Amino acid sequence: CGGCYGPTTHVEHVRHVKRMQPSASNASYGPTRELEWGQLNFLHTTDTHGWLEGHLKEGNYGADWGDFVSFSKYMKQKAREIGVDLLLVDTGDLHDGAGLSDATTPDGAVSNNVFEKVDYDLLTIGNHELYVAEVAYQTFSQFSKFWGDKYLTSNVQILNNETNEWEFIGQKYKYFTTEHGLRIMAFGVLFDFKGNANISKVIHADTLVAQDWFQDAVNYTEPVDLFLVLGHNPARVDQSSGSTFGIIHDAIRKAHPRTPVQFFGGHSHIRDFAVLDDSTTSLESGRYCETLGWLSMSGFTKCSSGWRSTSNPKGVPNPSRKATVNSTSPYKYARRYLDWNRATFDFHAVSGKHEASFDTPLGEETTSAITTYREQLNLNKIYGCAPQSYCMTCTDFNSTGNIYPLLANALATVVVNETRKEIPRYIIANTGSIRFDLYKGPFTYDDFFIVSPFTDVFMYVPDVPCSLASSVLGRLNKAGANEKRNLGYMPIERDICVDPITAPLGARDVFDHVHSDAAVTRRQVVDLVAGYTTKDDFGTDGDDTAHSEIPHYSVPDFFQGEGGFDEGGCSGTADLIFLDFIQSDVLAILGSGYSASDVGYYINSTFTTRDYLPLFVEQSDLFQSGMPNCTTS
Ligand SMILES: O=c1ccn([C@@H]2O[C@H](COP(=O)(O)O)[C@@H](O)[C@H]2O)c(=O)[nH]1
Ligand SMILES: [Zn+2]
Ligand SMILES: [Zn+2]
Repeated sequence: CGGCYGPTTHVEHVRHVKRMQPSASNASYGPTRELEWGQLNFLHTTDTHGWLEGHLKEGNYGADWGDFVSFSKYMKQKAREIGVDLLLVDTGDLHDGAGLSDATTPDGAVSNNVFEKVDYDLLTIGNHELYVAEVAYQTFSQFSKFWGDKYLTSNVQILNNETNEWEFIGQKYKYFTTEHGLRIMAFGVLFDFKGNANISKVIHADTLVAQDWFQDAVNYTEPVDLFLVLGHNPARVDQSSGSTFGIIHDAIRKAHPRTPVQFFGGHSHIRDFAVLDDSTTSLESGRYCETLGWLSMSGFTKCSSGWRSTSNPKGVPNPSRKATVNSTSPYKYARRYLDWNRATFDFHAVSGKHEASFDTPLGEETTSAITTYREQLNLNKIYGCAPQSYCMTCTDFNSTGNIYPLLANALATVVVNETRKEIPRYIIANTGSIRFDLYKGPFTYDDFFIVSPFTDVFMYVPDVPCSLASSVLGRLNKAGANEKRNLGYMPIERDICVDPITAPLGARDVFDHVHSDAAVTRRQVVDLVAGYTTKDDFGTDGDDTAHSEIPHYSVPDFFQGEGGFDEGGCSGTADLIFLDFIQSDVLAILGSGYSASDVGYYINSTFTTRDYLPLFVEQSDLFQSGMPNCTTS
């Protein structure tokens, strides 16, 4: 019906978008190169954050978890047919980012069941499994038990509330032999996370590598053909990444100078592939079910390893690159970042084989289960109509197309304690509390979680002198977020500076283009759909589908709303409101005259970052004027 929406037509529209993904048969868009298959191959997911429905508003990332269930099954069959090993691995962060994972209590109550339909070989834990005690216990008592010895948490423990003993949430390590004879020692290592609920413990990497059990595993009594390290940990090991992979790598290398080590990382939400030495590489596969990572390697021989199949599979391309130019190691590698859509899965599965589809019964059941859960959770319910799209980084931080000015307005409008509403207030939030762009058109219950999924409470210090209160935001941004400083973690900014006026495809156009249902159709005009344009240690050919570049503008660590001021601005005192998540940052800025005893709940203990956007959307003319016939055009 030409883009009109009601509660029912919206759902139909969403399904339609999902199935209308770029067609592999259209040569001008989508993958064009077969995957290189080696002796040992991996499919890697990370930072899925509940996006198991796929991206309902972006066809390019529109496959759902059922599609992945089917595709991964197909790929395992293919590996068997050509006589090689394929391992499916995940590196954590399953919650906080979409309604399917976050609209239940606790988070993950239904999405974990959906996630478990994929036949993973190894998994590890993310920091988002540890912020909230209830979620950490669910991970320990259910998720970890479901996966058994495949769930590796080499440095994460929990206080067992039945025995009152500290226990590893999963297994410390796993030694196993692949179908074709490779003997692998695997670990799962979370970065040195400090924000975990206090019923859990994260053992820092330098302590971990000194522990007896770890040394025993590295110096194992049985032969090891490859060390496999999964980690919720940036793939790239440099001083600014906060990754602890370097420490693990050094510890393994001390005992084994030449044995291959393969890392799979996550957490920084990027596509990346780093070479650590001649026989060590590290892959990171993006975020939010936008990317499926592929890594393949060859070079194992029957005399020097347990390998007992062909040296390179026939009838398919094989990995052809040494890790370093002057490498003397026998190992060759290939890596690829697959866009998460059915056309991509189709291309790498059934295209050219005259088969109707790669769907399996379990995949289709999984898709149906997602639809049912979404209906039960009312995720499709429309609460408002966004008059335009607002992005996090594709336009300048202060521009009208950016999400932060809108949210600053939302904070100012609805974060109000009725008994203090006449008192001027600054409301400060971390920009990291916002997780995704907001799209023009129907704004659903799901979208509340997609944009602002956390349950960070609004705290405040009353009656702060204006001269001090008004300086806090600027000083916070100058100092940077505590969490990042502790980690040495700097967000990895792409080195792009695009002027939206002069860029060949201007920022505004790119944004519309990326976020429009018509994006795929418009490829005839712009040739490529905007998306990832990855540069990594192997160069620029990692993206399975070529994209045009999306402008990227940096954002400060914090933003604020301001309310209750008269024309004269702040004179006298103001309420300084902030999220509990950033309380330590704010107190550090306020200085020695203030402590935690000055801080209270601004509204109450349950009013959180999940609540202010729904209130704003329901109250604001901006979001209500397009209702009930909200359109995206
Ligand atoms: O309660 C919370 C928890 C997290 N954040 C933000 O999320 C990132 C971490 O997310 P990853 O997916 O692990 O990268 C953290 O740095 C905060 O910016 C939050 O705002 N509130
Ligand atoms: Zn994450
Ligand atoms: Zn993370």
